[in-house]
Amino acid sequence: MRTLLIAGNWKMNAGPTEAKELADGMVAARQGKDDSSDILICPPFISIPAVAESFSGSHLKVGAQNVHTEDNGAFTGETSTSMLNDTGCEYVIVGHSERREYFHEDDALIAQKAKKVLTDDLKVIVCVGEKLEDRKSGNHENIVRTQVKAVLDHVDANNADNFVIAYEPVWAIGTGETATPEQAQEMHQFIRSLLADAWGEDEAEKIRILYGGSMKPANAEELLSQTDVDGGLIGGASLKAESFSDIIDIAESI
Ligand SMILES: O=C[C@H](O)COP(=O)(O)O
Repeated sequence: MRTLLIAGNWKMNAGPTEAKELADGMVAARQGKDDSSDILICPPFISIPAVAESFSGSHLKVGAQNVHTEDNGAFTGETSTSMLNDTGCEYVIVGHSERREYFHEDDALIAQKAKKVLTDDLKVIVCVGEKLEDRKSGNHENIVRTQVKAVLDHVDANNADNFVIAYEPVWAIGTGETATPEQAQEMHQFIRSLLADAWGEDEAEKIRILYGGSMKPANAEELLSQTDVDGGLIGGASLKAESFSDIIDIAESI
């Protein structure tokens, strides 16, 4: 049985002051609840310490939205895994479609980032997902296969415990349009088959595959009930303590 992971990606929202207030609200919302799911928030880099301070002593975890592949050096504007380890981060998202699209990150770079995260004892959430035209042309599995295999070619099976995939169809991100539960299950099952091909059935069964793309309290139950949907990577609905907490309640009831 895989532990569900409910992860919030705040993207470029909430500076330290706002982040602290929002994180305090989440701690208050989960206080006294005996959550069995893993709960994670990935704020902007600059707000990670504020969120970590707020979460200390609670069961909520903090992560990052991106990372560089080197430890340190002349890389203006970048942040390394050792810096993230110093702030109490446990997870790092890599390969989000917004990084692929706006920052031109390709599969090779994303694979390098994933490897670096795992090497430095952090957990990685690798994002994959097709664009609308790929879905319409029926090419969605080929796109996702290429994205997943690019990373698996560089990561060993013994990292399975620290390896998470997020399937985020690009056409569902921030659009209000969600994959149907059937579409999500079909793709998650396909991704698990790719993991099994690379690492064997036993390891593939351990790996959490999150769904992301307009997940909210109104649709969380039908998505999270799918056999191969092991949590959510939530953007907009993670920017309010109440809606994020409502999704956690739904996860806990499944
Ligand atoms: O990382 C999160 C995803 O991009 C989903 O964002 P969204 O829930 O606002 O659609």
